[in-house]
Parts: sequence; structure tokens; C-alpha cells
Amino acid sequence: MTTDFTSIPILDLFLAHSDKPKFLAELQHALIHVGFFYVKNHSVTPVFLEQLTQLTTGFFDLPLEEKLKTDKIHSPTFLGYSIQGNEITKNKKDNREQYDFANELPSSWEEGHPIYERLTGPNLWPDNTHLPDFRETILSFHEQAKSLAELLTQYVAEALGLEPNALIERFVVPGQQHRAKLIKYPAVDSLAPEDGTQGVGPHRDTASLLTILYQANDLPGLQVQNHSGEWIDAPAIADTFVVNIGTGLEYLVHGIAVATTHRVLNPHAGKGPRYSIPFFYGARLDKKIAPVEISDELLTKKPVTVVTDSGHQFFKMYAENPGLYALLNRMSSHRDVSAKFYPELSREHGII
Ligand SMILES: O=C(O)CCC(=O)C(=O)O
Ligand SMILES: [Fe+2]
Repeated sequence: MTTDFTSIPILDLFLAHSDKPKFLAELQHALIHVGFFYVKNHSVTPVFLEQLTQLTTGFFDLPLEEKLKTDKIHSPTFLGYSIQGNEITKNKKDNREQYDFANELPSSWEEGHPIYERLTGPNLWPDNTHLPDFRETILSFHEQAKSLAELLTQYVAEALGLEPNALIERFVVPGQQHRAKLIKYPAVDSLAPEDGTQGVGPHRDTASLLTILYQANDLPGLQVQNHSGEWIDAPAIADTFVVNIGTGLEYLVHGIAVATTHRVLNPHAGKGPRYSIPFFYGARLDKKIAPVEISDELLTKKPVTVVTDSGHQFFKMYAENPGLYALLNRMSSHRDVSAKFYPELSREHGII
């Protein structure tokens, strides 16, 4: 009998070297019973993270017309800027501004190809004169977060009794696109009273294996829903990343790692904005994939019920068509892009 979690475990990557069995046992517990954990002693330096934070605030401080030049509405990839209130989670507007980016890839979709291929394409960069180091720093963060995600996915495999590369080999295509975001959550005193406090509504991270999140300043706001439905704070802890499971991994390991629901509340009045930077380590979208074998002994440890306030958008579709599932989730978050580039699909799936 395990009691429900009331805090998020902190995993120390040094332990993975000094006492690997202990590390894997702690990781296994976090995967099955929490779905979230912090990692400390990773290889991303504080100096780099400080530079990334400066550029993040620098981007959001640009004049609105500059940010709007990179608006998502210019591209079917859902990469680029979203003005505050553009994104919708659980049918409600999120009070956050964001800039979505990915490893740089050209568009390859053409008429007749599977529609989800339109998600892949180049970034929409802000003008170089405003933030000269922006592109290089953002892409460097992307590389470093991806390396950490790969390492953690190997440990996740081992913690679930698999070969280290068992998940990556089957579920990740070398060179595929992985998405990430810079996010700004304004404090409530810079919102209208009717906006409420939903920075981002209750959700599970869709289609990915792992999320690696950097909380760029130390304001609270991120909350994680435990299995009985209570909201548990995940405060910023210096020099750590917060890691959580996406619905891709949950499906691919028979639910033994839980894609835990989470949300963000806007900062209290007078606190100023909260900034965060998630990287989503994606799973392949190009074909239907069967889950891996997990031992019966481990499967008996699976939580019996997990209460969630998340909408489970289109989750049943994942097993059949992960690409379409990923696309529909993007579309339902950004209705303007959806209406412009995917009008028929929007009608078909009631995304209006
Ligand atoms: O900003 C955060 O702390 C969490 C962001 C998040 O959950 C998301 O963008 O999926
Ligand atoms: Fe999330």
C-alpha cells in the first residue's frame, strides 16, 4: 500500500553513477506513483541557464509588433509566438504568452502526404537585430535538453526492466522534431478580473515521452494533481529541471508510468511574471506503435485509479494514429491556426 504523494521526489543524477540500483528504484517509484520528479546534478550549467533566462525575458519584452511577426498564424507547424489568451485548455483561455520552437527542420509535407507531417517545419525567428544571441542560445538549450531527455529515457527503460535503449530505438526517429517553449505567465494584477487565474489549465502533455521543464524564476504556480485529485505544488528549486511523463510514454509502457495532470496558476498580485521553459521529448508520429513488454510483476504495481481534471483530448486515437492525435491536440489549443490551415479537419473533429 503506497500513500498518495504530497510532494515531488528529487532524483540525483550523481546517484545513477554511485549507486545505480538505488537510483533506478527511486526512479521507478516516481514513474509509477507520481509521474513527476526533479532532477539535480544534470550537466546544463547555471551560467547557461541564466543566459537563457535573460533571452526569454528579452523576447517577451520586445514590442508586441515584433513578437507578432513570429505569430503561429503564419505557419501550419504551430511553431512561433502566441499572444496571451490565444491558447485554450479545457475550453478556457490560458493566461500566458509563449514562443514555441523546435530543432530546425524544413517543411516536407505536400498534398497527398499524411496531414500530421505539416507539424514539422522551420522555426519563426524574431529579427536578429533585437536579440542577437537568441537563435543560437535557444537551439543550444534544445540540444542540451534533448541529451538530458535521452539519458533519462534510458534510465526510465532500465527502471522498467528493459534494455537502456529499448524505448528510444522503438519510439524515437533519429532527427525527428521535438518541440519546446518559452512561456511567460503574467501576475493577476496585470490581467482583467474576468480572466481568472488559469495560466494553463489542467492537462497531460500529449504525445511525448518526457517533458524537461526549467522554471526560470522562483515564483510558484506549477501544480501537479496526485492520484486522489489534490493539487500539489511543484515549486522552483534552483539548478534543477522538473521532469514529467507524456501520454506517449504512458501508452507505450502500458500505463506503468503515469502522464500526471498538471496546471499553472498565474502569480499573485505584485509578484511580477513567472517564466518557464519546457522541452517535450517527442515520440515518433509516423506509424502506429505497439507498447513494449512490461513484466507482470511490475504491472501489478500500477495505480488502480488516477483522478484527473484533464480533458484527455483525443487520447483514444493515439494507439491508431499518433500523428493525427498530436495534430488534433495542437489544433484544439490554437483555434486560429487550426481554422486557417486545417479547416476541414477542424469541422470534422468539432474544433471551432
Ligand atoms: O509552465 C509550466 O510550469 C508548465 C508548462 C506546461 O505544463 C506545458 O506547457 O505543458
Ligand atoms: Fe504540461
